[in-house]
Amino acid sequence: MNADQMKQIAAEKAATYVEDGMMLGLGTGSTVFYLVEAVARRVQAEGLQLTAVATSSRTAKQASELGIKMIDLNDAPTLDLTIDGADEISADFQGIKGGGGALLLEKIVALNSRRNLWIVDESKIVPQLGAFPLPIEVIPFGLAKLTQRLEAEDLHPVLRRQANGELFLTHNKNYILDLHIGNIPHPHVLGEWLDHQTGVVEHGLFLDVAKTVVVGHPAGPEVLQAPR
Ligand SMILES: O=C(CO)[C@H](O)[C@H](O)COP(=O)(O)O
Repeated sequence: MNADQMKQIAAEKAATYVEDGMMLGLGTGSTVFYLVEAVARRVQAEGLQLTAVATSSRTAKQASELGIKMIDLNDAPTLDLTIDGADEISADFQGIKGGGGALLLEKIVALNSRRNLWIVDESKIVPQLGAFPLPIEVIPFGLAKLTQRLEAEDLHPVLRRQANGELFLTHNKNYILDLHIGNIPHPHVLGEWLDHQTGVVEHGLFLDVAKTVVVGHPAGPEVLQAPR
């Protein structure tokens, strides 16, 4: 079974956490694509009344085309549940996100949600974060100076480009630097340091955010619950 099929298994299971009347947050990525399909099927079949906020125009378009009512975060009350993918999750439920470049909107939506659930294939569960390059969203002004500061800290920044060689631009027209760190033994320390670097808009360390993770395995979904 390939990773995509495991993503679908996790997404189908996560869709069962959606309840009638919920205000949902919808993440971004290939796993969320399957989730939106599964939620939309439940809306059709069961007549669920849902309202949702999306973390990217891609997800917003897919969800509204499938009949899910989408609104702007500014018009939404606190979200009941946000379901999103992740790039790496450690055993203590800390995560790296932003592989798709939507980390800023994803973090804003996550932090405005009572509950966060992540959906991943089994390859994303790791003993320690950091093998996946940590994305940070940075403003273009002063990029070379910020890059030097990150290099001096041995964080190995690489400016993200699209497949055609053009610079990758985020929703807010910022750049992404991917930090090739290798391992992050103390994610809270690194997260706090990055929080204080002027020019860094947001980083992809999502710490103490998700309490539930649904992992797709060939044998079926596994639900991991963080201790309270
Ligand atoms: O953080 C993200 C986008 O910014 C995604 O959730 C993450 O990259 C996982 O993507 P996929 O489900 O395609 O593997």
